[in-house]
Amino acid sequence: MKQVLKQNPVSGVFKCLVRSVTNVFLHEGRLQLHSEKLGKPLCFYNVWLRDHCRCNECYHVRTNQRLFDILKLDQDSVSKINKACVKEDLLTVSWADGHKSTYSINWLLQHTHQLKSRNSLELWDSSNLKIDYYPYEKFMSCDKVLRDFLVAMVSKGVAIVSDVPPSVIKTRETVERLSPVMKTFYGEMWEFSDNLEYSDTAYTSDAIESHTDTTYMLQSVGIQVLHCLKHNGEGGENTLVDGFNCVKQFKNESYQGYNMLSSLSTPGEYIDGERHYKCDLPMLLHNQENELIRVRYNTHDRAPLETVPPTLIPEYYRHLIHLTKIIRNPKNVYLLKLTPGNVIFMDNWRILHGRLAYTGARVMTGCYIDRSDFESSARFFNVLP
Ligand SMILES: C[N+](C)(C)CCCC[C@H](N)C(=O)O
Ligand SMILES: O=C(O)CCC(=O)C(=O)O
Repeated sequence: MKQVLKQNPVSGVFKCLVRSVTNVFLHEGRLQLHSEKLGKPLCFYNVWLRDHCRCNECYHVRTNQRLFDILKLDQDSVSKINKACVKEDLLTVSWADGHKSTYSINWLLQHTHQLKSRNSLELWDSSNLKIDYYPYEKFMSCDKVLRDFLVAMVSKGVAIVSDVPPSVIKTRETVERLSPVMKTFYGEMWEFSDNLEYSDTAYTSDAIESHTDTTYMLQSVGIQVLHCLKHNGEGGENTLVDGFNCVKQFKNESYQGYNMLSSLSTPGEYIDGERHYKCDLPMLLHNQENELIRVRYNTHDRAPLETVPPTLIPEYYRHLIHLTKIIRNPKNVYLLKLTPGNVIFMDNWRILHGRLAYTGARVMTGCYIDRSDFESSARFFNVLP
């Protein structure tokens, strides 16, 4: 990614909140910040505050690493507060062991679980998906356009950079504006057609049902990038499906099915002459707030089902078929013919993609982006917390 200034606007929400924090109250083992805007006190435990001291003694400001030894929190005096006060955007704490810590209130508001909210996702189906297009020249040169692209990727899971010169190298340059290209056993930038270069139907002209890639890897790749360099034939349209929207429908229709596919593993595998990749994880994965964060769905790449107790197998298949019918429902399937110049980026943890069968010569290039790299780029531009 081209070097850019660290994007670090204080989000508007916290600016007004910061000014509203007026009082601090000490209680046994914790401190409360009162804000008339919030209407409720924000509670910070002493041990948390002490552990998050950002003075030069407790935190290496150059490396952003902690120097404070967590075992010190065992000593009562270390996390006992003698005095605390709020002045403008700063909370100052004087600890019983003599240490002094100063916190930006804006920082505290941004890092307390009490105010955490999930990024707003725009769930879509074929009737309301509007894919945003970002012209190559602007995407490559303007940080605001790049940030807008990231906002679209986080909210919709799909975006296109248009007018990209139809070559592997220019596609790579486009990707590297955002994040490094991820290397897998398919290589870095791939160029594929119906030559069965790899043991996968992507390397044929057959239809491929909507799926997420690399369900056979212990962590599915974060983003899939595709660019059609050439196609002189019929068919080859890509399907796009919002997996998160489909799972929402599935959960509404069958909470039991949602729970089963969120708990029992659906193993994926990739096998060829020299490789056997396999991953035993549930199809639907969640974070600690029980929010859906990843869909691992690929009916083609499923490994032999050894992970479901025999008595649950009939029910498991009923639920898998139920979810598949939702995924294949035309109202959930957005059809798009990729043409040279349009580079599509898809969130492989959320968006399913597939392809209709095609005739003629079709050459695609693309790559994967590691999830951590993508999220780091989005965080760098303050698009993710
Ligand atoms: C993208 N590229 C053409 C390199 C490989 C495609 C592999 C698709 C595989 N069935 C999967 O779902 O991971
Ligand atoms: O050929 C395409 O357009 C997509 C192939 C595919 O599904 C994949 O690469 O995962």
